[in-house]
Amino acid sequence: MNLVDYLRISLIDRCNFQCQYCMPEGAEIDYILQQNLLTLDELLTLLREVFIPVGFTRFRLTGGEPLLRPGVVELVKQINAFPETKDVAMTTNGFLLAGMAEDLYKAGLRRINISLDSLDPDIFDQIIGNRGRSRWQQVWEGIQAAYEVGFNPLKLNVVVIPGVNDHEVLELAKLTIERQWHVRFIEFMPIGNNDLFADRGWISSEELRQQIREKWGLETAQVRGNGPADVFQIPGAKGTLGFISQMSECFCDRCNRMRLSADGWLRPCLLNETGQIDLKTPLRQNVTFEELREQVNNLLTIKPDINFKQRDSGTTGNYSRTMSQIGG
Ligand SMILES: Nc1nc2c(ncn2[C@@H]2O[C@H](COP(=O)(O)OP(=O)(O)OP(=O)(O)O)[C@@H](O)[C@H]2O)c(=O)[nH]1
Ligand SMILES: C[S@@+](CC[C@H](N)C(=O)[O-])C[C@H]1O[C@@H](n2cnc3c(N)ncnc32)[C@H](O)[C@@H]1O
Ligand code: SF4
Ligand code: SF4
Repeated sequence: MNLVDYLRISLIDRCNFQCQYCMPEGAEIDYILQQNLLTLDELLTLLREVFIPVGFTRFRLTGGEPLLRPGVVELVKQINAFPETKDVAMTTNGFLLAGMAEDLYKAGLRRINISLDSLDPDIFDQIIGNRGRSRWQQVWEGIQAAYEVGFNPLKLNVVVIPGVNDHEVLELAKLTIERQWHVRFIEFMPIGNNDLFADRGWISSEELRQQIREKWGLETAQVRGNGPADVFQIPGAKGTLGFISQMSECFCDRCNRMRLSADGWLRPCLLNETGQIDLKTPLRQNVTFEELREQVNNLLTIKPDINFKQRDSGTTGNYSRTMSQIGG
């Protein structure tokens, strides 16, 4: 059985973007009420008393947009201070990053993944649902700031949507030649916007690799990560290219993670909703930590069954929670 030691923690279900593929404008989303959000103290208690004792040592902060959560810098510091912590990372849209990168780095964050779906500000704004002042430049500045502060590896996440940004794959891949950045192409998943998915579908990673191979060649590479990306490199490039292929491949046999939502639900698998448990309610009812650990341990035991048995039903697109609520 695979070691499950990586917890993706959604800090907030709200976001300052409304990406077409995640939480499109007009989507009816039931936001978590303030009183139902895990407080940062509750989250730290769960980590210290429950998750770390059952074996979790790697943590990724995500959302919604994690940089919108008040106290996020202090939280990074506290998670980093647990002696058992091996890795604290974050996935962000980068919009607020320029002003926070240095504090996050000083707090102990070392790995950061930033979403950047386009190098064209107009296409970018179209994807993130922006109707006002363009947001691209500020995200770009956030990426530069993170790089200058020293985040390494620094990864850029691109969800490839046919007919929207797939023509930019070579331009995005080219970023890795001169810079030590890691660009990852993610196959579009039917969580968040079924209509767009039905209309556009997804492009397989192999098809993208073929384009890149024809232009520059491509070889396998290594970069530090805990995730499902297959990593390649343009020969001689400073950075790498990752491919996250959840639609065309099944990497569930190497699954090492669970997800904790901002309202305290623990979810064993991204692609289906089986087996989720509520940890916030029993925590607030003072159920013993021992009992909570037992519940999480039970879920760890049945996780492999949930992963494999339920995977197909998970790609049909029936979800009660969007990606912004799950944390990706
Ligand atoms: N199906 C599936 N997709 C995943 C899983 N983990 C990550 N992804 C996809 O990969 C995207 C990017 O993930 P990131 O938040 O950057 O994290 P990661 O790839 O695990 O990070 P690293 O540790 O840096 O490799 C997510 O939004 C999902 O689309 C997973 O366990 N299952
Ligand atoms: C839900 S977001 C949360 C963190 C942050 N707001 C961000 O965008 O990086 C995490 C990741 O999920 C990815 N994502 C969201 N919806 C997706 C979908 N339908 N298919 C594939 N990836 C998706 C995003 O591109 C992002 O890299
Ligand atoms: S992908 Fe990230 S930035 Fe885009 S809407 Fe979802 S949570 Fe927000
Ligand atoms: S689909 Fe589920 S089991 Fe498969 S890798 Fe993702 S989270 Fe793990």
